[in-house]
Order: sequence, then C-alpha cells, then structure tokens
Amino acid sequence: MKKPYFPLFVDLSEKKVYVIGAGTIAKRRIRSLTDFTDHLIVVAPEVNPELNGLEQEGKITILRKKFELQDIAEADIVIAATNDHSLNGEIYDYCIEQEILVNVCNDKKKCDFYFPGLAMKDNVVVGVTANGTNHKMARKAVEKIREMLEEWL
Ligand SMILES: C[C@@]1(CC(=O)O)c2cc3[nH]c(cc4nc(cc5[nH]c(cc(n2)[C@H]1CCC(=O)O)[C@@](C)(CC(=O)O)[C@@H]5CCC(=O)O)C(CC(=O)O)=C4CCC(=O)O)c(CCC(=O)O)c3CC(=O)O
Ligand SMILES: NC(=O)C1=CN([C@@H]2O[C@H](COP(=O)(O)OP(=O)(O)OC[C@H]3O[C@@H](n4cnc5c(N)ncnc54)[C@H](O)[C@@H]3O)[C@@H](O)[C@H]2O)C=CC1
Repeated sequence: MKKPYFPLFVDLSEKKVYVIGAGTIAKRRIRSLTDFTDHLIVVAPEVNPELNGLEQEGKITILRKKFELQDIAEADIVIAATNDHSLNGEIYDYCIEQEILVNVCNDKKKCDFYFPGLAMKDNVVVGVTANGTNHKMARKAVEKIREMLEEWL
C-alpha cells in the first residue's frame, strides 16, 4: 500500500509560489495561501473578482494572461488549477523535469504534495489530508478540528 504523505510545515514567506488559474478552486487555495506568504503569483486570463481585493492589498500579484511555461521558470512551488486538464498536465511535466514542487488539482496522481484542509487558531496550525482518498472526509475532519480549537484555545 502507498505510504501516506508527510505533513511538512514549510516557510513559504520567501518561496516563489505560483497558482495557475484563478477560478473557483484556485480562489479557495489562494485565499488559504495568503495567510502564509505575501509573494504569491497568479497567472490566468479570467480572474474571480474576489481576488481583486487581495491584489489591491498587495497580497498577490496577478498576471492576466494565458499561461506560458516561461512564467514559472523561477518558481519553487506550482499549483495547476486551470479548467484545461491537458494544460495542467503540461505544467506537471515541466515541473517534474525542472524539479519544481507541483500540485495538479484535477489529478491526485500528479501531486508532489496535497493541498490540505486548514484549521488555525493563534499559533496552532492544523493541516488535514485523507491522502487523496476522500476530500469530503478531510473537510469534515477540518470542521471538527476548527470547532475544537475554538472551544479549547
Ligand atoms: C488529492 C487532492 C489533490 C489536491 O488537489 O491537492 C484533491 C483532489 C481532488 N479533489 C476533487 C474535487 C473536490 N475537492 C473538494 C475539496 C477539497 N479538496 C481538497 C484537497 C484535495 N483534493 C487533495 C487531497 C484530498 C484528500 O485529502 O483526500 C481540500 C482538502 C483542500 C482544498 O482544496 O482547499 C478541500 C476540502 C477541505 C475544505 O473544503 O476545506 C471539493 C469540494 C469543494 O470544492 O467544495 C471537490 C468538488 C466536489 C466533488 O467532486 O465532490 C477532485 C475531482 C476534480 C474533478 O472533478 O476534476 C480531485 C482530483 C482527484 O481526486 O484526482
Ligand atoms: N482539487 C479540488 O479540490 C478540485 C478540483 N477541481 C478541478 O479544478 C479545475 C478548475 O476548476 P474551477 O476552479 O471550478 O474552474 P473555473 O472555470 O472556475 O476556473 C478556471 C480558471 O482557469 C483559467 N485558465 C483557463 N485556461 C487557462 C490558460 N491557458 N492559462 C491560464 N489560466 C487558464 C481561467 O482563466 C480560470 O481562471 C478543474 O480542472 C476541476 O476538474 C474541481 C473541484 C475541486
């Protein structure tokens, strides 16, 4: 059986993190990531309006264009979250070749890391995964943990 993924807590503040796509899924992940870094770069021609606020606050940089591989030449970590699955696959192949950590949101087999459900209170940060087997269960666990942290801390 495949081993579970290890929960590594990483300093993202100086890492170059790129999110490709700015729709429903990307938006949720971008919002989560802005608690951990102010150096987030988003590449997409169509941008969910909620992200304009984060851009105005200086928390993210948005490149409003179709993605090209050269956009991520300097990246440390890439999240491919466009609705074009073949493009997400090309991003994956490039990142593997360049040894850039990559997460493809439509294919759990193309994830060096999984995006966790997050619960945070003060300095306590909890990241939850069901190892790609059950995102609904991950969500339920996160909701319970959030309640528990609210009561406890
Ligand atoms: C493997 C993983 C890889 C990764 O992406 O990192 C992955 C993969 C996939 N998710 C899919 C679908 C959905 N995932 C969600 C929700 C969440 N998904 C999250 C994580 C992960 N999702 C990674 C680890 C999963 C694990 O722990 O087992 C959470 C924890 C974090 C977050 O995303 O913020 C968050 C819950 C917590 C929260 O909400 O707080 C919803 C619900 C919604 O969006 O409201 C739907 C749509 C509704 C539905 O389909 O039921 C599809 C099919 C895509 C398609 O149809 O193309 C794939 C592809 C595949 O499984 O191969
Ligand atoms: N892992 C997860 O939790 C989930 C993953 N998905 C998958 O996530 C993907 C995205 O879904 P949504 O966010 O709902 O889509 P959406 O339609 O809301 O957004 C798509 C985004 O991709 C961008 N895009 C399209 N072509 C592009 C290009 N050439 N260059 C740069 N950006 C481009 C668009 O501009 C838009 O911002 C789908 O592939 C879906 O299968 C869906 C649900 C949950």
